[in-house]
Amino acid sequence: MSHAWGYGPNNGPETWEKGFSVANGPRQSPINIIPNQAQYDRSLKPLKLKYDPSDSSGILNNGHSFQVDYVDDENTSTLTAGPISGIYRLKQFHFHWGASDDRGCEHTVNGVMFPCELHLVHWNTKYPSFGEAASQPDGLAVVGVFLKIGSANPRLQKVLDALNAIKSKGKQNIFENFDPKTLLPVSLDYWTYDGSLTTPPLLESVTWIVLKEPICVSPAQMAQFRSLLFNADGEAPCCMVDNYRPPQPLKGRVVRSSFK
Ligand SMILES: COc1ccc([C@H]2OC(=S)NC2=O)c(OC)c1
Ligand SMILES: [Zn+2]
Repeated sequence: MSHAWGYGPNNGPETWEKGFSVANGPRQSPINIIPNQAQYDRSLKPLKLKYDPSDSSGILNNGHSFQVDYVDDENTSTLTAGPISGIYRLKQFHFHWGASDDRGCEHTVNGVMFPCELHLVHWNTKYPSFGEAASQPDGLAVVGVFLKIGSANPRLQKVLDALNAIKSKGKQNIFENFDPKTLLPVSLDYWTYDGSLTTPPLLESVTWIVLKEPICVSPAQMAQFRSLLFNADGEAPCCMVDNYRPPQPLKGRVVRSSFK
């Protein structure tokens, strides 16, 4: 019986190609971003993010990360402009983080790793659902935000305090009235490139929008991320850490920047 995919020595990113051949595809994510090699594109528009806090519905430990889910039946929480055309709806946001502060993000910048990376996942409303969109080359748009060690970030606290109730895989709770815009940095300058989901099925359907400016997180707050478990209740405890895929080959792709 094949192991389900994960981040351990026997089922981690280096093994995913066994079940998902697209792991070696032409537009895999994440990547190492080299700012000096990014091409400034003056046609790139500023991002337009319009989120309705009342769309937030729940928080779930999915066994790989935790996610905050949004009701996506209408165009009330959307991403438009930037590098995309049309209207993309917010589906969920989640994070990737390390066992220590020297690693944990997925994208890197000049090879530098951050302790954590936030992903806000949106789907193109030209398709009927997230599932349909996820199989299309222009189906998804993910905004990536780096977290760097600094002072405690009060805007993270409501999310982090909710983790106590979803410690193990499969646990979920109501999580209402949360505005993900509060998690964004002041500057919305970004890099953009064509990529993929960073976990199986690694679908090559993501327009990546990685913000240049990180937000802050304190060491104590990082400890709260690391208090989660990969396992379900009753299984051997395994700390949820290092749930990140390392950078993948660029394979000729161009990274564009919205800023000089
Ligand atoms: C809403 O459904 C999602 C969201 C994210 C992923 C992964 O891709 C990226 S990006 N981060 C991940 O953890 C996903 O993979 C199947 C499905
Ligand atoms: Zn992610």
